[in-house]
Amino acid sequence: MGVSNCSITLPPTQQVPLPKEYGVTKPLSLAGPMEADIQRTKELEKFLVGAGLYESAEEAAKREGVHCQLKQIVKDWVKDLTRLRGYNDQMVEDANAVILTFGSYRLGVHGPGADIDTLCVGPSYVNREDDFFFVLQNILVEREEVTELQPIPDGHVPVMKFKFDGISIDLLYASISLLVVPDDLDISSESVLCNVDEPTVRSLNGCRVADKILKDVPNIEFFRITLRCLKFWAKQRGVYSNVTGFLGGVNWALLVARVCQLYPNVVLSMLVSRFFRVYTQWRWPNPVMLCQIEDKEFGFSIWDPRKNPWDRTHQMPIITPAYPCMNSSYNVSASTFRVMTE
Ligand SMILES: Nc1ncnc2c1ncn2[C@@H]1O[C@H](COP(=O)(O)OP(=O)(O)OP(=O)(O)O)[C@@H](O)[C@H]1O
Ligand SMILES: [Mg+2]
Repeated sequence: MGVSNCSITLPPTQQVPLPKEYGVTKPLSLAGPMEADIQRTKELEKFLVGAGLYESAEEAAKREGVHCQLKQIVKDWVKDLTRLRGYNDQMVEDANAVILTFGSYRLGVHGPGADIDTLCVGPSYVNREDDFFFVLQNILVEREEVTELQPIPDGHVPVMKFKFDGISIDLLYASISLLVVPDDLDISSESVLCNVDEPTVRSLNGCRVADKILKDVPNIEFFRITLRCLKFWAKQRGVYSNVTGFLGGVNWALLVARVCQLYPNVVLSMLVSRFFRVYTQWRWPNPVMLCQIEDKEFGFSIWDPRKNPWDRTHQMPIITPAYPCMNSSYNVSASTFRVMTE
């Protein structure tokens, strides 16, 4: 046989992509579930449905409708103000505001009757003091769907609370340094923090944190259902509440997200048991964080116990993952901490 002159083509070097890593350390285990874990997960899922943790399709559609109506109201509000301020026709045409959600609704873990935490982002020339807390407030008061409107302009995070068609809304406002707010505004980009004051940063932070949590977990669906389960447990045990010094929605979300990072391949029943294992062994006040705390040039203060004596007093630091990173559980006291660890 003659020597064939065809050359052998070697397959290109196979570059197997490494699985994405989540969190500030390597996972504690990459193991997946056994058959029994899958079975237990199914039972637990059934239990959660039976416990009434999910809203009906009807309520979900109603929320969606309310969200759309709010969107239209704020767009009209900004357009009218733009016209009143004497901007040219093009500016009036382009004038815009966007509505973004955060909190449990954005994370996809809200139960029946939960509030919708909503942020309105408007252009630089529409301010919070007069335009939001006066003009928009009056527009809302006039709407027949709006009841129980309660403005809190001087809060740590200024907010307008009301019910729209019976659904509780917490509406925040952030004016950013843009003349025209695009519909596809990227709230995760740090450029939204240019030239804004502290209340605005705090208002933007809820959305930035929710988006970052969803990016920082290996499996969003597993995260969601585990968080639903832990929130239910915490409510049953009377340790679900931010204002009384226990943990609220965002704190539980961050704790669960960290466990999801540590065990990226396990299912609900295992995540729940790992949750308790991880946090009974946690050496508080070591912080729970989803990513490294980075300082940026915007000058907002971040959680840093080396620099800030006040941060050293925190019992149970659970750090938010978007710049400027803060401790979300600063109001946990020695006594609520003891109750929770017990
Ligand atoms: N202590 C806090 N630190 C940082 N952000 C907070 C804090 N409290 C509330 N927030 C922000 O406001 C959002 C809404 O708070 P809320 O108390 O409604 O919690 P939630 O996650 O929506 O849970 P729930 O289902 O109880 O409404 C949080 O998800 C978080 O983004
Ligand atoms: Mg909420």
